[in-house]
Amino acid sequence: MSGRTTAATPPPGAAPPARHPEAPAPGEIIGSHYEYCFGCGGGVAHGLHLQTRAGEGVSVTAEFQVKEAHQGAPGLAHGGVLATALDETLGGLGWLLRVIAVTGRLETDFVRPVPVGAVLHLEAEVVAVAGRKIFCTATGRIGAPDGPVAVRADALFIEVKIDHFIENGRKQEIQAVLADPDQVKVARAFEVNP
Ligand SMILES: CCCCCCCCCC(=O)SCCNC(=O)CCNC(=O)[C@H](O)C(C)(C)COP(=O)(O)OP(=O)(O)OC[C@H]1O[C@@H](n2cnc3c(N)ncnc32)[C@H](O)[C@@H]1OP(=O)(O)O
Repeated sequence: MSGRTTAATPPPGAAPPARHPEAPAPGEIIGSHYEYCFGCGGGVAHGLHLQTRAGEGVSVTAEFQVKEAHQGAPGLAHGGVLATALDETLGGLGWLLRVIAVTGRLETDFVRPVPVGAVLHLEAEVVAVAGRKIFCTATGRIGAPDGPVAVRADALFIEVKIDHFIENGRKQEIQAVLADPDQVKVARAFEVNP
């Protein structure tokens, strides 16, 4: 946590997070949740292709190599792309809690520039849970898991049901996903294992 008091700071009485008994084991790769996700999908040519791994407790790690397509200033990663890397890593925490959750708030600090070609080592953890609200934090370090901090975030994720996507997503993509038995199986498993 950054120490600031904001909407992404847990209120008094928020509970410590509990790792779900069926969470992926520490070190296990958490596969992409959607082929066309800009953060993790293999079907997006200039996407981030983040591969997230379960950590200890309620935490995950991930790596992101900055490519030419991710530039803002010449030779440097775009801040919005770095925020996406943080957001996607934080999104992986749902697999540890075994809930479906979306970003409500993402407060990002950009600490140092990240050059093209650098590998950003990301880690995220849940700090506390209060009802549907999941308070979490993430850090991205350059070059190594203990490298210099380049970006960090405090975030509030909100638990949702699958209907959130079915009701709000464009119909053609929703229909394609609902026609894929593997995708439906994964999503329903989250709903019947609160
Ligand atoms: C299959 C797995 C998919 C995983 C995808 C991971 C991808 C990476 C993560 C993402 O980028 S997700 C995409 C970006 N996020 C969104 O598109 C979310 C858009 N926002 C919404 O859909 C709704 O605003 C939201 C579902 C977040 C909340 O609406 P709800 O009507 O369900 O909740 P409500 O407004 O009743 O708020 C519930 C609580 O959360 C609080 N809250 C909601 N949004 C907040 C916010 N933005 N900031 C602070 N607090 C917020 C709200 O005050 C309240 O607190 P209390 O219970 O204490 O009263």
